[in-house]
Amino acid sequence: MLMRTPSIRSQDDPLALALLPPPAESESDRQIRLKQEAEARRISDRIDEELKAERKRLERSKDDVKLLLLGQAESGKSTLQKQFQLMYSPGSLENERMSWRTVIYFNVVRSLQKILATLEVWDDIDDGTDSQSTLERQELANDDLPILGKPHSPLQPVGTDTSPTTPSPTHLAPPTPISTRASSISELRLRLLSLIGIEPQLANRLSGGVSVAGSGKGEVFVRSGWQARSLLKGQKLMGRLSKRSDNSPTSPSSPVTSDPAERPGSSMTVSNADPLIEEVASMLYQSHDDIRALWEHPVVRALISKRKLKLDEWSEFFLNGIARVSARNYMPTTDDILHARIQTMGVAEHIFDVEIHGKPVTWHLYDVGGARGQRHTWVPYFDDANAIIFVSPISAFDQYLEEDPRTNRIDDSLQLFTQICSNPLLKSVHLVLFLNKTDILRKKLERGLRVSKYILSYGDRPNEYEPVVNYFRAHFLQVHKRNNENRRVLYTHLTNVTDTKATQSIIENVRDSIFRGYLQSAALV
Ligand SMILES: Nc1nc2c(ncn2[C@@H]2O[C@H](COP(=O)(O)OP(=O)(O)OP(=O)(O)O)[C@@H](O)[C@H]2O)c(=O)[nH]1
Ligand SMILES: [Mg+2]
Repeated sequence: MLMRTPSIRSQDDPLALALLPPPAESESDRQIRLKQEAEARRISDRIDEELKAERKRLERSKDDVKLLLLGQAESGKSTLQKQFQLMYSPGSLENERMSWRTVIYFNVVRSLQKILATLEVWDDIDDGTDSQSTLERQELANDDLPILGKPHSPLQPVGTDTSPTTPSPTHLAPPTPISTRASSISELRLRLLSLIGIEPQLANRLSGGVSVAGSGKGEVFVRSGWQARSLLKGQKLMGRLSKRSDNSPTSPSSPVTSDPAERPGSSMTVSNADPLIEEVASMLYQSHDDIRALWEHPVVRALISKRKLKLDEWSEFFLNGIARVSARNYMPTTDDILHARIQTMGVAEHIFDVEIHGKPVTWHLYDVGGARGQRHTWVPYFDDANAIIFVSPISAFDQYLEEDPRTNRIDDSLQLFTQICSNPLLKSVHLVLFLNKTDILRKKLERGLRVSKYILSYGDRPNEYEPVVNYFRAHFLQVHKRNNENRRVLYTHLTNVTDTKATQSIIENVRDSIFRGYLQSAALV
């Protein structure tokens, strides 16, 4: 029978029990234990001090500018935040550069997974021993069909809508020359199996094991500070990241490190990085030819052209650049970082010092998760916000919400904008509207995608860039007009936030207009 040791501490308190010295402790063990406890106390006190100092530093002063980036998922808020970071804290983006590999590799692996899953739906290519699938055979037989992009066969856009489609392989466009078919899809699929199989681990690394219910289908979310998880062994770099973190003030002039060991892309940072990411990098390097063969495979091209395979813009971007992305010692370019896609979870705060008439003013930028299940997290930030940039992707007229496939994205964006304009907490906030993804809108219209097919009210207006943009802009302006008791101005910009030069000039413009309001309210002029 177990006897309880009598003690003045509560025997029910597991912590108290754990802290008790072991029974029959020798003098030398006791000395070691006391030393360890003293050291643990010292570290704990130091962390407390650092946390206290950090909290003090992060305390929002009433003179700071608080800017919210709002809008639905995939509208471009985090991409815009990266542009702010590039402009006002380029050093911090340098420090994160290496960690973006995790997101980009994840984007590539997910894209491959989606291609193979779509192919599987279309044809059971693993069925039987024949290395050539039914789809491939049918497609080979269709050599008399017009070539992609040639007259009489308008090149269809890479599909992004979620409306159901019926497989119709007989209508598939023809293959590129037979000489380019190094392998059948079933062979490629088999060889890419282990790379695809690593997706859950990559997802786990990014999300830190947190899964989010009710916000999209199996999406992976990240909280601010996720970068540190991608650099588990990069102690030096990780130290710098966790100290700075996404929530810490960053100086606009923070220098890019001069220590070659810490420079992004140096052998030291690479060798110190997460073994999982290094393994994926090596798998990608070895699979590079297979990925390219799959991406360029005539059946895949045909499915894309017929909008049976619907890939996101970032999938296209990274698969087109697969030679670069899968190269040894790959280090993401700034353009890669701007195109990388990972959903934001909750609200991530970023702090920048922005000069105004020679005086630094602290800006708090709040980048929110835009999926429906994330929107409740915005409200606590409404109270003392000075300005909002509402981002709406006007290219999304043919897309539906991931979290609600019956709702058209433009519709959702207009509804959300109505809620923002009419919210009493936000009635005095400086309002800026970014009609974003104009580059994608242009491409969709050039490829012949008809707006009226998805937005019935568009009717028989010309299916061209200017009239389409004017139509959408008019709807947003109307929402604003109907919900504008305070007669505030709405500043509108047509944007492609992956275009650094154009976006930075718009940011300067927005900054100046926000400052004018800020100066008036702070009675500084
Ligand atoms: N071509 C193009 N791509 C864009 C543009 N804006 C954003 N993207 C891409 O769209 C994807 C989604 O952008 P994010 O900035 O992650 O979207 P978000 O609004 O932060 O989404 P949530 O965090 O889910 O709310 C990324 O791959 C971006 O690179 C744009 O103007 N043009
Ligand atoms: Mg985001």
